[in-house]
Amino acid sequence: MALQVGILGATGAVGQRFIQLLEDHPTFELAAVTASESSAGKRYGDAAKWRVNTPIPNDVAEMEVGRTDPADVPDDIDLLFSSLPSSVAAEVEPEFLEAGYVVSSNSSNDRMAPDVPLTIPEINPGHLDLIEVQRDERGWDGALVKNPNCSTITMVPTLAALDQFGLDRVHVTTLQAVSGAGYDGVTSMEIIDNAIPHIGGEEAKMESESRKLLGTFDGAELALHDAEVNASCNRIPTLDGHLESVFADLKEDASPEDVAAAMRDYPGIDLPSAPEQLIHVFEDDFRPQPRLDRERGDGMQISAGGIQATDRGVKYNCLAHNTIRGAAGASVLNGELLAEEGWI
Ligand SMILES: NC(=O)C1=CN([C@@H]2O[C@H](COP(=O)(O)OP(=O)(O)OC[C@H]3O[C@@H](n4cnc5c(N)ncnc54)[C@H](OP(=O)(O)O)[C@@H]3O)[C@@H](O)[C@H]2O)C=CC1
Ligand SMILES: N[C@@H](CC(=O)OP(=O)(O)O)C(=O)O
Repeated sequence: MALQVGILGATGAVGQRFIQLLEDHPTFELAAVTASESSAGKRYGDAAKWRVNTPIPNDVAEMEVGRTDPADVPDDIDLLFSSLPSSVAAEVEPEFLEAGYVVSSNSSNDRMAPDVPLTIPEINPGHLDLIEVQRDERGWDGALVKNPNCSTITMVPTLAALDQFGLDRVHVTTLQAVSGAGYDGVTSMEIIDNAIPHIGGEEAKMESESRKLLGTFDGAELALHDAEVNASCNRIPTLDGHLESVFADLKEDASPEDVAAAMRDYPGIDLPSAPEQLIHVFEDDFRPQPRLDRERGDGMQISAGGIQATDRGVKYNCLAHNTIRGAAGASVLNGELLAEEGWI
């Protein structure tokens, strides 16, 4: 039987991606959509300024938008996806958790909280057991799981593959698409014929979230990975797809061929939205490119290329679709993991 799901912040850019990804989902059935007070009570098709590249599903267009309040969401919802602004999510997500809902959230609040699993199903599925710690400490009946920031999720699978050679230090420079800032984030006058060498808060997120994702959980506490991570984040005029140049210092010798094989062979996971192969490695040094490669694996595959030796390890480029693998797709995959592991 299908699991009933809802979306908090369903009218926004990420909320619309959720709707797109949940259309025809094999196990999840969309049963509730919420947004701000100004959208509540309206027909979804009237409240949302639909901007996703597939038509709005007819049944969703006819749904009534609810208030983002546990009292306004049906009790029989099995799982809520959250794509609220993080300041709003920080206030309302705890209310849903206290009310017993399970929430798979894309918002950045609480990602680094010691009792909140920050999960990429292929990388650290075992961290989901932090939910037990979370329930003990917070007294919640529900459960909160987060997916990482879109730039972090682009790089971390490649670092996980490298860790068999002893990941020591990482320097990463990003070239991030405008969709990451949302529709109103960067004006066309700011970004056309330009690049902006700063994205507020992004560097600190990459530096901390990556160490949590690669960390170890002993059943009681999560220890961060001890690698040093330094990030420099830049906005460029691509629409979707974050491209990143990574320099990784390794404790053990590894040739570019060893690194390519480790990335190619990194295991995937058997979940409906997961790509068959997690990391595609290009032989062509001109790839990956945002426009050509962001849709690989329905937007869920990570691409890498240009792997070369350095004095201390390797350098390479990697890419992922920032609003699919980096946002809504990541939350849906976490939801699928919650279902697979029996949390919902
Ligand atoms: N844009 C992107 O590509 C990415 C975004 N993110 C993160 O995802 C989250 C959502 O981003 P995005 O979709 O771009 O944001 P949007 O501004 O496009 O959408 C925000 C959503 O939250 C709702 N909302 C706003 N304020 C309130 C409130 N006070 N109470 C209830 N609902 C409210 C909005 O409803 P209404 O329409 O009624 O205003 C809308 O549905 C953010 O945390 C963002 O940082 C992460 C990765 C990528
Ligand atoms: N900051 C990211 C998108 C984003 O909203 O990230 P987060 O999920 O950490 O809030 C970008 O600009 O591309």
